[in-house]
Amino acid sequence: MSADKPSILIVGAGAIGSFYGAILKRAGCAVSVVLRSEYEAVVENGILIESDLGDLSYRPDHVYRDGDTPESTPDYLILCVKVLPGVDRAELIRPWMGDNTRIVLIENGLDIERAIADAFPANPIVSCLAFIAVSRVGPGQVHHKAYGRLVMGRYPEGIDDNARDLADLFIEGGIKIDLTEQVVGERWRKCLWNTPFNPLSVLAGGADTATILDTEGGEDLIRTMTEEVLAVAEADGYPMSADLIDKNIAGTRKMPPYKNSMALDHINGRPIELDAVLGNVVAIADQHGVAVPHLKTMLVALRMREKLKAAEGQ
Ligand SMILES: NC(=O)C1=CN([C@@H]2O[C@H](COP(=O)(O)OP(=O)(O)OC[C@H]3O[C@@H](n4cnc5c(N)ncnc54)[C@H](OP(=O)(O)O)[C@@H]3O)[C@@H](O)[C@H]2O)C=CC1
Ligand SMILES: CC(C)(CO)C(=O)C(=O)O
Repeated sequence: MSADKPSILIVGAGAIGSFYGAILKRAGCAVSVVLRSEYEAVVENGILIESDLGDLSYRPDHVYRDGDTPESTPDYLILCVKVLPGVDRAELIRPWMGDNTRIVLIENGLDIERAIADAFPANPIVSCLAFIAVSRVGPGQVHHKAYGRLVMGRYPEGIDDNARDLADLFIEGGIKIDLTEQVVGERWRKCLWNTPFNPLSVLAGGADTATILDTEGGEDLIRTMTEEVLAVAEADGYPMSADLIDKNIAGTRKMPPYKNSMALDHINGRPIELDAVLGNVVAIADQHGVAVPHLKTMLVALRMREKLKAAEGQ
């Protein structure tokens, strides 16, 4: 650890937070974590990470429990909780924020920065998109299966020193980074994949990519829903080439059969990021008067399912 490196606090050190925390630890930063259910396990054993990148396991510099009082505020606060309707992410990070703390979001979905930007107008935001396959396999235990690239930029646009300095640290820790001037456009681009695939995998009971694409009519359904996302993005001012549909399908076929993060949440009985990944896209479609019948059908069906699940849990 080096005194000239920025201090890092990960709020929500699950699969993503633990992994990218390990990368920054490897780059020489002091990395602390805020945990909820896995607090005891991490205090006892640290964070254990199985990865082809080598031994990434580490003991965080401080392990806090949600609700603790911080000893100091961090240079970068990295928020990696799931984006869920019942979770006020701004209130979650408020106790840990200092005047000069930069906020980093490594979370899926569209329009997920706004609530944070409104709550902390004076703190810069670096918004990141993770292209990685990583999951929790036990309390404080993570399996990094593949990939790891981050696309990142200043929110709402541009590239500032906060993004550049953080990118350099991730690169030093061994991760490929693409800095972007248009992070919102990049969110749309990622949603081109996540918005059709993630919710459909849940509707299909936790299906992997091969099952989705190889079932009769599956690829056609994905193509139609991707076209709908493309039309909404264009109406919102983020046009993308229609070639991306073929590219996404071909790229997905090249990967080994893969269960996305929403499929894993479904299988593990956790809440799913339905609004962040699908509901916000449908809401923007409605604002612009773009018809998205397939996306809307999927959204309503999954809302019914979430409602039933909530009623069963009561
Ligand atoms: N996993 C992946 O491969 C990918 C994930 N993503 C995105 O990254 C984001 C994070 O996903 P992922 O890491 O997989 O999710 P996880 O469920 O593994 O991690 C979320 C973590 O947040 C914690 N948390 C929730 N609420 C609180 C709280 N109040 N205080 C402290 N900790 C809290 C959870 O703890 P608890 O156990 O108590 O609930 C959990 O440890 C999501 O937006 C996801 O879509 C993007 C690309 C790939
Ligand atoms: C793109 C992908 C599939 C992995 O990076 C993802 O975002 C997810 O699992 O939700």
